[in-house]
Amino acid sequence: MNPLIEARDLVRLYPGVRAVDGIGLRVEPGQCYGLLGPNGAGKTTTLELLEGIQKPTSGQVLYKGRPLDRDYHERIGIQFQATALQDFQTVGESLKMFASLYRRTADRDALIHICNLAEILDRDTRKLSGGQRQRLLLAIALVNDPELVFLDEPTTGLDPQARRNFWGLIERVKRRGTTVLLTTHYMEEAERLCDRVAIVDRGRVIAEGEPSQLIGEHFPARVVRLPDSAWPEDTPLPPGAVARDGEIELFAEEVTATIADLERLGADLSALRVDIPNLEDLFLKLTGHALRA
Ligand SMILES: Nc1ncnc2c1ncn2[C@@H]1O[C@H](COP(=O)(O)OP(=O)(O)OP(=O)(O)O)[C@@H](O)[C@H]1O
Repeated sequence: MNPLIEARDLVRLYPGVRAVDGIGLRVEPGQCYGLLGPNGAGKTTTLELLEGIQKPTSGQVLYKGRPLDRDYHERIGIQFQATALQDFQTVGESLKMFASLYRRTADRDALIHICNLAEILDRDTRKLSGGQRQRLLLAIALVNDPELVFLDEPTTGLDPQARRNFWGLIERVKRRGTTVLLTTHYMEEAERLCDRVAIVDRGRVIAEGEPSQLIGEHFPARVVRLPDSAWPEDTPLPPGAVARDGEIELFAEEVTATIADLERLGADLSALRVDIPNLEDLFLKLTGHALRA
């Protein structure tokens, strides 16, 4: 079966920058697929190539096995990182205006329900909170009842509560069978929402698969963490240990043996934690640098 959308060896060059450097990916119908990577990794550029907004320097994008055609924009929805909303319009008027741009439109009441807009329909779009604005932008992306919706960093800038609420909306969209392709630099977001992820760094996919499978493949180990202050002064860190964000981290295949080693080296174990690695740990392992700059 053809994937819904496929990228083949995409390259996009800007003067002096290989923003996208040979990206290939396949997204099956109904999947939520995430491009995960730090700022500047090439996620937005990749998304714009898949959206047909930009042309690749080389490589190809196929939708249902065929090159993008003039009807493509009717079948997809896009939530940009920043969308200008018309001044002096309410949420309801804004939805109506965007709906008028398409031949096919989603059921308005269903859209209002999915995106939790009922209570803010009459509100001026300039008066919206960050979370309300993102909900409206999601509704605008869904206004033509697309088969595939692109969400570019949909929760960046939202507070943790608004971010979690927004995840709930994306899950509703998934349950309706809409295919979702999103970019994020929040590994927690990717782990919660995405059936598959491509981890992108410097314009390339450095790992791809189901989040839990990727973590299992790369980490037969657990992560042991200690606060910096628990480490004895003047004692070098053991091989493989890294200091970051005020903590010392070690990957341990044999947790008990590692803890015994740490005790022997004089570490204070009272605040020791043993964590299951996540996508952020995977990114650090694969690239040597942290996901969040
Ligand atoms: N129009 C442009 N002209 C020149 N360079 C660009 C242009 N757009 C992006 N770049 C560069 O291409 C690289 C990839 O940028 P891109 O925006 O795709 O990354 P990103 O992973 O989406 O990051 P962010 O989360 O910050 O948007 C960066 O080095 C960026 O500076």
